[in-house]
Amino acid sequence: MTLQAAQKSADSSKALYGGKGTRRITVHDIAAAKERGEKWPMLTAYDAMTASVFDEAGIPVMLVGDSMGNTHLGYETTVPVTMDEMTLLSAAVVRGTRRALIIGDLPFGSYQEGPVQALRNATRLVKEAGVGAVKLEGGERSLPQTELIVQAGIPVVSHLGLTPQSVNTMGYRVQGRSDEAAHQLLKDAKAAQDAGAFAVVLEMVPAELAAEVTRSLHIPTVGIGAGAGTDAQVLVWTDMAGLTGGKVPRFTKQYANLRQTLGDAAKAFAEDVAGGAFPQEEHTFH
Ligand SMILES: Nc1nc(=O)c2c([nH]1)NC[C@@H]1CN(c3ccc(C(=O)N[C@@H](CCC(=O)O)C(=O)O)cc3)CN21
Ligand SMILES: CC(C)C(=O)C(=O)O
Ligand SMILES: [Mg+2]
Repeated sequence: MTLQAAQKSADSSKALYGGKGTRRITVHDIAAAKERGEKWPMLTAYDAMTASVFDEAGIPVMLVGDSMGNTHLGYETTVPVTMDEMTLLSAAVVRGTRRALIIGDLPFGSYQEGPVQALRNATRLVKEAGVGAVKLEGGERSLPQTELIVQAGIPVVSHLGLTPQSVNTMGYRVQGRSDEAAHQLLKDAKAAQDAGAFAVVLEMVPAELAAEVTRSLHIPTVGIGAGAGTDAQVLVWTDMAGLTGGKVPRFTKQYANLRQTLGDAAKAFAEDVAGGAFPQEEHTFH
C-alpha cells in the first residue's frame, strides 16, 4: 500500500460518514473532520425508531430540532415548543441511537431571559435526555448564554441567518443580503466561535456569504439553504424523505416520497379490511 493509500484508508476509518467507529461521536471528531476537509451530513430526528434508521445508515450527527413543532406537534411555527416537549423527544432519539452525536435545540423562551436560564435548560437536556450538545439561535445576541453553557462543559452550536424562533420580527426570508447584514453575520459567527461554540448553523443565507463564513472560521459551518460551500449540510428529515405535508422550503431536496408510500399502505390495509382479505390464516390464532 502506498503511503497516500494508507493515509486515505486510515482517514476513512475515522470519517464521520462511512467511518468504522462504533462509539458515540464527539465534538472532537467534528473538529477533526474540519481539519480533514470532510463534508458531512446531519438530519433532524424526533423519535427513537426513525433515529435508529439514520444511525444504522451512518448519519453521524442528528439534531432534535424545535422544527418538531411543525413536523410532529402540529404547531404553525417553532415558537410554542416547550422544554418538556424537547426533553421527551430528545431522550427518545438518544435511546434510539448508538453512534450519532445528538444535539438538542433549545426552544423559544428557554434561553432568552439570560445565561442562567439558558444553562439551566441546557443542563436539563443533558441530564434528562442525554444529548451531547445543545443549539441556540443568535450570535452576538446570545453570547452570554453560549459562554456560560460552554463554561459548564456542554458543547454549543450557534444558529445564524434565518432564525425561525424570531419569525414574528424576521419572517422566513433569506438573511445577510445587504453589506451591513453580511458584515453582522460574519461578526456573529466569529463571536459564537470566540464564545466557544463548536459549530455554526447557517440557515437561508447567500452561498457566497456562507462560503466566506466557512473560510473565516476554524469551527465547521452547517448549511441549510446556504449553498454548497459549508462544511456540513442539514435538512429536516421529513422534508428530505417527502413526508412533510404542504409546502416545503425551496432549499430541500426530496430523496423519497414517504407520504405517498405511507398513504398507499394505509389504503391497502383499509381495502383489505373492508373486503375481508385481512386477516388471513397466518395472522390468526386458534
Ligand atoms: N418542515 C420544516 N422544514 C424546515 O426546514 C423548517 C421547519 N419545518 N420549521 C422550522 C424552520 C422554519 N424554516 C423555514 C420556514 C419557511 C421557509 C419559507 O417559507 N421559505 C420560502 C421563501 C423563501 C424566500 O424568501 O425566497 C421558500 O420557498 O423556500 C423557509 C424555512 C426552516 N425550518
Ligand atoms: C433546521 C434546523 C437547523 C433546526 O433548527 C430545526 O430543525 O429546528
Ligand atoms: Mg431549530
